[in-house]
Amino acid sequence: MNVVELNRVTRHFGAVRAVGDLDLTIGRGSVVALLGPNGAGKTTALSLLLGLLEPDRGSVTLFGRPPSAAVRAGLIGAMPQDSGFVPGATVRDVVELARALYPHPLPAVDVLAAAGLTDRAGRRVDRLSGGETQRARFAFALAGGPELLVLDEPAAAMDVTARQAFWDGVRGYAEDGNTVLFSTHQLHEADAVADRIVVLAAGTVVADATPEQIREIGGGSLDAAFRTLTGSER
Ligand SMILES: Nc1ncnc2c1ncn2[C@@H]1O[C@H](COP(=O)(O)OP(=O)(O)OP(=O)(O)O)[C@@H](O)[C@H]1O
Repeated sequence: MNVVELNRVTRHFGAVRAVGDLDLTIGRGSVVALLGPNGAGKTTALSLLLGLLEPDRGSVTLFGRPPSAAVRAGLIGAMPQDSGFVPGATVRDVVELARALYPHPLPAVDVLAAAGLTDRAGRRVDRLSGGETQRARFAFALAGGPELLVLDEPAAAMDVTARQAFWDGVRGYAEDGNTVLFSTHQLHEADAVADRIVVLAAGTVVADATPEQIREIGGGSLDAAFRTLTGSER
């Protein structure tokens, strides 16, 4: 059974077709990067996948069931863009809240360590730096011990050291048999972390291959491949 199956999924916002006839299949244990220029449909695709948006047409299944059922079963951990926390809660409170929502949570001490927040556990989430906030959101996604992690531009505000630790944690999580899908604008991160890169442009998949295969399209350069595939100048 595939972890993710999107079958010809289309979603409009008024006259704008954000995602059109999107096909995406992801098997267990993969780390998949979703790339695409601004407005390509990455966030919409992830929202459709999580059941936060309904498709106009097409089907979405996670672990062979509708997204809402997979979420209820505690199989999914997500880090959507710009999700907030209750002001005044501490990092530990946030981790405990997530743990309480899932049937098989990870130990809080492991979650805090994986997110690099052990020494910030008692800090209020509304007093964290930008990069620390991202890490707290990752901790929230991870705490339930989900089998699929969906991360929308997860490392955006992290510094170099935090990024390295974060991506090491993500790879380690996948090596335990879990599945990770993340969006990013950092091509080198997709190249270094993902087994597979899916490139979106104007709401459709224009490439779905290994980082090596994508680089070949650009004569060895992922940046050139991205420009060729998406028709964008970056
Ligand atoms: N709620 C909405 N209402 C109207 N249009 C929307 C809405 N959400 C997204 N769109 C439009 O749908 C298209 C895809 O947007 P989406 O946010 O999925 O792109 P993205 O690839 O995540 O972009 P970015 O890299 O800038 O985050 C864009 O044209 C966007 O303006």
